[in-house]
Amino acid sequence: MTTEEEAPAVSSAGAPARLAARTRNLRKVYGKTVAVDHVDLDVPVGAVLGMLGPNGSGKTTTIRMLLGLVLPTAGTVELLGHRMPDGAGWALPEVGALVEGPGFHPFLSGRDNLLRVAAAEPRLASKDIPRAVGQALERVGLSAAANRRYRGYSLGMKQRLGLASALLIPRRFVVLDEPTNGLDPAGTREVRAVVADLHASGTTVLVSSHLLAEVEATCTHVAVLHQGSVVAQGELAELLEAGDAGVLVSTPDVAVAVDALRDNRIPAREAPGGVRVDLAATTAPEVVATLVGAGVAVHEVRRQRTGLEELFARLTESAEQGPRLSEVDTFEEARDDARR
Ligand SMILES: Nc1ncnc2c1ncn2[C@@H]1O[C@H](COP(=O)(O)OP(=O)(O)OP(=O)(O)O)[C@@H](O)[C@H]1O
Repeated sequence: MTTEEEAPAVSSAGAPARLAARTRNLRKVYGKTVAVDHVDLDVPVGAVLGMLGPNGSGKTTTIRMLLGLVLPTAGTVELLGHRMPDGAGWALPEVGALVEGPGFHPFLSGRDNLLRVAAAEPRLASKDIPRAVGQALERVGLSAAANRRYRGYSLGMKQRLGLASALLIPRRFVVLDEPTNGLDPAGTREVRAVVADLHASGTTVLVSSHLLAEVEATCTHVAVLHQGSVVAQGELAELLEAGDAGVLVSTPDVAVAVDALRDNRIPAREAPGGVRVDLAATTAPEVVATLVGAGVAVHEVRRQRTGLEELFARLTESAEQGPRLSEVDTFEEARDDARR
């Protein structure tokens, strides 16, 4: 019989050990809908990776394929070094997951539902179950409502229970699909704290969200999905820095300034506080010279951190208008392309 020590890992031939999950050329087609297309996703060990994308961009489908809940139409998935879905028996005990629509029993209380989940958890000894359940409920702020029927739970309470089931025992990898969906601001803060705790304890986390601020606040890495494809991925700080190529010009002559810059093929637009100028194809001195040459009064020129929000909008817009950014593997390449 195969023992746990002999688990067939693909690390040597496949995913480097520094990746908790890796997909290559991943594709899922439902009828005529291409839900996920050519997704090459790398989740580094120890990262909190935010999978960011608008509704319908393929986040849930990608997560379901990662966990072996849905079979890919094409491509490969490696989870903790094991090829999925064949390696599910090895990988999944190390993975806690909150995915859409966890199958809780409507007539059982939150606590009883969790006790059932815990009883099916091979790594939890029977004697440890009540304590583990109590701690998980406490951690997600559900202790007070633990004995109420699941049927009467609000969406936020259901989300909390799903999160609790992902946290029953320590895991190497935790996957959370839209964990703040339906939560109030306090609940959102609690989820952030849970993610921060997991990160501090060395757990790799993959969290999906369509909320940019959420990802910016909690993640070390980001993968941006758009229409089923990854349009950018990498370290959050790098992505933010890459989006930093812009200045804000303070001027009373906003409309004249925008026209003058655009006449000189410099991308510019009105923004709160003045005119926002994209420096991808120009420099700040050139911007100032152009404006002064056009008789525009320039009061101040400030470098502007773009923020993930602007980056996200820019990337998804360029994916729509395109050369397809999804055809590059990393944001580095996308950025280089943009500079050419
Ligand atoms: N079981 C299914 N049958 C048919 N189409 C599906 C199925 N699951 C997903 N899709 C389609 O695939 C696309 C991607 O959906 P998916 O749920 O993965 O996106 P998402 O980014 O998670 O969206 P949301 O943020 O709304 O949950 C959508 O067009 C969706 O309608």
